[in-house]
Amino acid sequence: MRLLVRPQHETLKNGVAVVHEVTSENSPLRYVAFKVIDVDLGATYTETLGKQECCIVVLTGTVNVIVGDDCFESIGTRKTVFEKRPTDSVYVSNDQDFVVEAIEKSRVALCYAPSERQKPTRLIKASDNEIELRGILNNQRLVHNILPDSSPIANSLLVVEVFTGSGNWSSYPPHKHDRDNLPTESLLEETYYHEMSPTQGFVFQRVYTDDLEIDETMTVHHGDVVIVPKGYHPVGVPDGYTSYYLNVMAGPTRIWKFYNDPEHEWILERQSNEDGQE
Ligand SMILES: O=C(O)C[C@@H](O)[C@H](O)C(=O)CO
Repeated sequence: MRLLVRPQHETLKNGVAVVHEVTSENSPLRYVAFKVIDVDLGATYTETLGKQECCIVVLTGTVNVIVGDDCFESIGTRKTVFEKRPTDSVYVSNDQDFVVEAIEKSRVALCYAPSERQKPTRLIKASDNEIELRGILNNQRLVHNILPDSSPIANSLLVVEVFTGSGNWSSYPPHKHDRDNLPTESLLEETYYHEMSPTQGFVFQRVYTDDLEIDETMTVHHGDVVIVPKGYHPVGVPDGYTSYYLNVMAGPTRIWKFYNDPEHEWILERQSNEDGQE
């Protein structure tokens, strides 16, 4: 199964390039689809949604987003994701058209999930992101919740940004969400869009199931996407580098209820002192 996707740079039209396009046609995913586009100053990207909702995340740069009569001007907050401040996003419901117009060179993520029932278009401002520090010891990470399951904005989509510092692990201890078995576990597919600082860095991501039918350990570079159709999916960051990833999740029920690998759950029982060290 092809779980690691390298970035491409396919020109769609003058000033617009597609860096990633993960769909149900080219991946094992049924619920999540994902695109990354680069849009040059003054260029526009237009899309008509079918039975999918979309969260437009301005990874870097500044854009206008037009959805019907709504125009969200000058959104986007950072030159690089490693400024570690939240960014602006726009939620667009199914069967709508949208336009992204760049006011400076911008990289934009388009996160999709199935949706039949129309919801209002919403600007999700950077200041609306819930910021969370998770973990202790070498399991610390910073999370920006763009569309958590507590948000009523979307029908199926969940979107989150995660920063993991040098020598730390995230999505760890390994957890999975691949059984539609609530309240114990929810079924959510997931994509990871990765960036590294500095850009020559790499991280390791393992995707594995209990029966090891899937057991892949990938060397992930700046700009790669990892697809998680099922299984546990921890990320390890080498010393000296910082990792960023954007997660998109969706499934039959919009609840993030994960199940930790019982072999490694003991990690959570450790204590730390005030410095976060053992
Ligand atoms: O807490 C983390 O380290 C991030 C992960 O939870 C990540 O968003 C994910 O795997 C979601 O299932």
